[in-house]
Amino acid sequence: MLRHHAEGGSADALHQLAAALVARHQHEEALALHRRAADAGHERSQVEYARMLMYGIATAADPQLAAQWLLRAEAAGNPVASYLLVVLALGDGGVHDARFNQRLLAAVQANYPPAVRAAAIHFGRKASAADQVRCLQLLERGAGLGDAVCARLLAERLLHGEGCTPQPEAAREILQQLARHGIGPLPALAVPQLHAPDTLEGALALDEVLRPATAQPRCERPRVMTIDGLLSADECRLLIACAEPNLARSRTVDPRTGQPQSLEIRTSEDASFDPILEDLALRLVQIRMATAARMPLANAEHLTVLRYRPGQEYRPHRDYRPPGSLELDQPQAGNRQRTICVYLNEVEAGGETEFPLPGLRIAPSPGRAVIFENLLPDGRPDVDSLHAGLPVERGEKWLATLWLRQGRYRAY
Ligand SMILES: O=C(O)CCC(=O)C(=O)O
Ligand SMILES: [Fe+2]
Repeated sequence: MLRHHAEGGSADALHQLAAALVARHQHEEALALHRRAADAGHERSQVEYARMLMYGIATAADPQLAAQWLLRAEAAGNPVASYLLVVLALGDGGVHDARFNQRLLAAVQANYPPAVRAAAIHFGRKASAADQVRCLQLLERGAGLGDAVCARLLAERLLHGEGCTPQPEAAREILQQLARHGIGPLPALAVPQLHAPDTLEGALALDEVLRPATAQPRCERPRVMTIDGLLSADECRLLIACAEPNLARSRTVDPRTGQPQSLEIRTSEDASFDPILEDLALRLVQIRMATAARMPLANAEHLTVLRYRPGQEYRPHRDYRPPGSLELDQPQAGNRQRTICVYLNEVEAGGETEFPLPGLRIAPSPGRAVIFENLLPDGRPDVDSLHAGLPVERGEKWLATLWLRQGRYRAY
C-alpha cells in the first residue's frame, strides 16, 4: 500500500517507506527514497537525507551537501534541521557559520530533547546563579520530555544541591522513576572547580568550547600535561550515562596482526561512541577535549569511555599503533600523535595513571584531564610514552579517552 502511494509520488508515502527501510537496515533504497521525497519538498526527508549525507550512510559522507539540505528544511521551519546545522558548524577546528547559538535556541524552543540537553549542560558550566537556575529548568524540561539523561543529571543536582538547595525528596522521586526503567544511580563525584567561561549571563555561547584551557606541564620527556576542571560534573555524568548501557570487555590491538583481541593487559570494560550516535552535548564535550589537546576533533578516533572495577587495570603500554596495524584503520590519518584522558569520577583508592619511566603518577579527580604525546616531534614513535592505568583498589574508575591522529580521521 505504502509502496503504491510512494510509487505514485506522494512525498509523505516516500518518507514513510524510507523510514521503514532504515529500520530494516535497507539503507541504499532508503537513501534514494528520502532523496526523492526531499526533492519534492518533504521537510523531514530533507533532514533524514542530510543526516545520511553527514554520516556517510549508504553514500560517501558529504557534510557540505548535507548542510545545503538542512538549510532548505530550516527555511521551512524545521527545528531538527537547525539542531543538525549546529552539530555541523561546530568543530573541525573552526566555526563556519556564526548562527549556531540562534539555531540551538530555536531547537530548544521547539522542545527537541537533544537540544534541551545540550543547552542545559552549557548553562550548567556557567558561574552565575541565574545560569545555574537555567540549567536546572532545562534539565527539568528535558526530563519532562522523556530524556532519561536529563532526568539523571537533574536527580544528582537536586540530591547534592548543585545550583540549588538540596532537595533529596525530589531527587529520590526521580531516581525511583528511573529505577522502574532499570536505570540505576550514577557514581558519586565531587563537583570540579571549573574553568567557568566568561560568557554573557543568560546567553548561549557555544563557541566557548573552542577556547583551549591552560594546561599545567607535568613532565618534559615524555611530554605530559594536566588540566583540572576541564569537564563539569554534568559533562562527566553525561559521558558515564551514555557509556553505561554500551559497556563491553575492553579489547586491545594485537601488535603483530593489528586485529583487536581481549588481553590481560587491559581488564577494564569500555564503550566507544560511533559519531552517528553522538548528540550535540557529547560532541561539545569531545570538542572541548580535542581543543584542550590543541587538535581538531576531526583528527580524533571514536571517543572511548572505560570503567575499571577493583583489581582492573591497563598494564604499561604505548598508545601509538604499530605501523603495520594502521593499514586497517585509516592509514591516511597517520599515527596516534596525542592522547587526552579525562577522569569522570572519584576513585576511592588506586587507579592512578602512571608514566613509569619518569616516575610520574597522576591521581584521578573528576573533570581532570591528562594530555600526553605519543610521538616525537619528527613523528617517530616515542618509546618513553609508556604508561599504565594502575589497578583500582577500591570503588570504580571511569575515564574518557580520545586518541588523536596526526591527520584527519573523521568526516567532520
Ligand atoms: O586508565 C588510565 O589511567 C590510562 C588509560 C590509557 O592509557 C588509555 O586510555 O590509553
Ligand atoms: Fe594508553
